[in-house]
Parts: sequence; C-alpha cells; structure tokens
Amino acid sequence: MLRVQNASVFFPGRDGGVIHALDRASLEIDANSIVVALGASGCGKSTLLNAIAGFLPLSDGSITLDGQPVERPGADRGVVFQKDTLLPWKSVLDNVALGLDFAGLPLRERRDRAAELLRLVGLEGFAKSAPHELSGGMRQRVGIARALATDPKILLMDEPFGALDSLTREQMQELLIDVWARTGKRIFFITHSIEEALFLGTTVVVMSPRPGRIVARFDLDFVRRFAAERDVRAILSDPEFGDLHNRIRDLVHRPHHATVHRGETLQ
Ligand SMILES: Nc1ncnc2c1ncn2[C@@H]1O[C@H](COP(=O)(O)OP(=O)(O)OP(=O)(O)O)[C@@H](O)[C@H]1O
Repeated sequence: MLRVQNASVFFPGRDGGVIHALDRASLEIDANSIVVALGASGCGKSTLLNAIAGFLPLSDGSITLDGQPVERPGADRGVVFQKDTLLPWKSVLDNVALGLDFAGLPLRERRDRAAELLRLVGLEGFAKSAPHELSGGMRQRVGIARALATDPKILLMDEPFGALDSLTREQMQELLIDVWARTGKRIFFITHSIEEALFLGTTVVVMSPRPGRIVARFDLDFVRRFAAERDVRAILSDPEFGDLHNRIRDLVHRPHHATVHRGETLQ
C-alpha cells in the first residue's frame, strides 16, 4: 500500500509569500489499482507525484510505501514523464536495461529482462533501433518498459500521453491497461483529460489549485470492464460515463462548491 497522509508542500513565493503547491493531500494506492489525479494546471499534480517519487521533500505530512517512509528516489518506484528521457546514443534494448545497470545483474540477464519487457509493450522488433527511429508513442512504450525494469512496486506517470496525437493516445491507454492487467502493478497517473481519467482510473481524485487540494474522489470500474470485455465503445456510450464526465467537468471548472470523499456522491 502506498499511503499519502496530509501531505503539504510549500514553496517561497516571489513577493515573500508562500505558495501552497499541495495542501493536506491524502490518498491510498492499493495493489491492482490505478489512481488518476486530474485537475487544471497548477493544482499540484506534479508536486504530489514528485513527492511520491522522492524527488521533492514534503513540508508536512507523510508518504509511506508498504510501511517504509518515502524520503528519496528508489528502484521501488518507476517514473514515466510526458517527455521521454531516453538516452539517444543507446539502443532501445540498452535504454530499457539501463535501470538494471545499477542492480548488479549480469549483462545477459539484463538484456533478457529488457527483451521480455519490450515484448510486453509490443516492441519486440525494435530492440536494436535508436530512440530517434521511433515515433513518439513508441518512445513512450520504451519509457514504460524502462520504468518496469526494476520491477517497481508502483508506476508513477506524469501526463505520459499528453504530447501524443489522439489516436496514438488511445492506443497507449489500451496498452497501459494491458500492462496493468498482466503485471498487476499499481499506478499513479496524472492527466488533464477527463475522458482519460475516467477510462483509466480505478480511482479518480480531482484536484483544485491555490492551494493544491484533493476536492473529490470517485471509485470507478470502467477500466476493469475494459480489461474484461475490451469494448471501448460500450464504455464511452455508457450513460454513467457521460454523467460522471459532466460532474467532473463542473468540479474542475468550479472546484470550490463541493468537497466529496470516498463513498460519497455528488448531487
Ligand atoms: N519549484 C517551485 N518553486 C515555486 N513554485 C512552484 C515550484 N514547483 C511548483 N510550483 C508551484 O506550485 C503549484 C503547483 O504546481 P504543479 O506543477 O504541481 O501543478 P500541476 O497541477 O502539475 O500543473 P501542470 O498541470 O501545469 O503541470 C503551481 O502554482 C506552481 O507554480
């Protein structure tokens, strides 16, 4: 279990004031769940992810992963960003194996494991390619494979599909659901897209800016339905999907009119 309790992050503002980038955020990410954070620009989504990754210290509150305090980056958390961070001079296979260089595994085992992960993300034919030979969507697949290389307990994804065209984005969402269904990894995923949040999240937390707060939480099962039935049209045309879309859109645009916690519903 990843547990974020009353986490706050303050930054010094230019005028001598304090920016409340994250204000008393609490959430839990269980095995087999995908928690999606959704909200307008500046509501603290990346701050929350960076704190979970151990890149950023909390000003207050705590984060634990399976009971251990999160204080610095570690191999138990794999991170994927919007912009890929692949090394251009290394092959696709070696980029994936990179995370294992530090694990002390023999070269042969590193390469076998990397090849297995490239199969998982549908890139088995591209092991020897250079990153620049791949499309944006393919590079993000490599990023996902690399983040999984150390067999982390959780995958942290900061708008990983935000720069992709809409068709590629849909393919990547389905790929991520496949990876999730096969590996059972828990995932923390950030997006600006309400549709993406509803489609991917087992839980969606809606955040609002200044101060960055979690203002609503929805537990959903569209993603489990997709994993079982693979019928994206049935999900998108489900009236409940449309209804939630409208309610969340209202919340994102007028976040202060309600605070909703797990188990409660918005009227
Ligand atoms: N290092 C920093 N120093 C000062 N202020 C910061 C710093 N990092 C973030 N902030 C501020 O904290 C707030 C939350 O930023 P954050 O990047 O977490 O938001 P976000 O929801 O991820 O936004 P976006 O969707 O645009 O990426 C913003 O007001 C931002 O300007």
